[in-house]
Amino acid sequence: MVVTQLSTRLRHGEGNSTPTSGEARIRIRDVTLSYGSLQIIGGISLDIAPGETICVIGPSGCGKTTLLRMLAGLARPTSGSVELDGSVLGGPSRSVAIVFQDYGKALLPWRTAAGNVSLALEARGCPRAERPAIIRELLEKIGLGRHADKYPAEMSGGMQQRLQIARCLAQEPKVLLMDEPFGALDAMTRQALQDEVLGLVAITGATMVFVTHDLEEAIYLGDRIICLQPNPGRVGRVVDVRLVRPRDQLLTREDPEFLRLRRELYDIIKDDHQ
Ligand SMILES: Nc1ncnc2c1ncn2[C@@H]1O[C@H](COP(=O)(O)OP(=O)(O)OP(=O)(O)O)[C@@H](O)[C@H]1O
Repeated sequence: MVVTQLSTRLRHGEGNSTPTSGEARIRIRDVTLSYGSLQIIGGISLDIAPGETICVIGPSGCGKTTLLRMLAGLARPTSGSVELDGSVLGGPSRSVAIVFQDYGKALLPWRTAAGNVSLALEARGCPRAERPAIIRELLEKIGLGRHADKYPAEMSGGMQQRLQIARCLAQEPKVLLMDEPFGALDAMTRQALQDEVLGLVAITGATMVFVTHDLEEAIYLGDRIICLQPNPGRVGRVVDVRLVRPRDQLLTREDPEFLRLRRELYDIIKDDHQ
């Protein structure tokens, strides 16, 4: 019942992570971005379908975070445009949520877990009376049901990152942007959160753009992997991932196709470094 309510509220009608060839949720058109005379992004075009999960990999400094900031409306392209559902994104939108690696800075230390999630509900004008049930449901879904009254400082890194994700989902985003969200976490927590995020994306039908340095994480999560090349940042190879969903930490990673993709990405990255 609880999950049904969540999925009903959060779903946007496009079904779960099945890319379609119809209208793009995000359309990136010939985007460049320069800081002064330094060109950081050098002409990126990409369509991302509703419900699709795109993973972005590439060498340090190639512009992954900058690209994500443009998709969030936090950085303005020098030329070209980013469209969300056919409208040019002019700035931050409630339809787009971003999860940062640095969960410590993203959370308000003086608010409890429930208070931090409430922040997103307050921002979208959710009636006060409805908030406790939604907060409870989201915290339960992300495995923090028993920690609603804890402050961020009383929580582990994995719990804080879960909380940041719960807060973003409270925003009911159509697009979830993740900037190396699990980079600072241990392997087991990381795998658990990968599965939780995939589950939530499947329930809500959200479109996800996920930046990672971890090739296996990109394959495990993605429908497509965009390999960015540096100086200036541009799309190199695009790799389709046709592994079945739901994915499974053991079976998916043992799948011969997973191993083939890992080899392919490894070779691409190696070539880009030469
Ligand atoms: N506000 C800014 N002013 C000037 N240069 C910037 C600014 N933000 C980023 N850059 C530069 O843009 C380039 C791309 O940075 P970005 O953080 O997008 O790369 P990245 O691929 O995410 O790197 P990493 O993998 O190390 O996180 C870097 O050379 C960085 O120094």
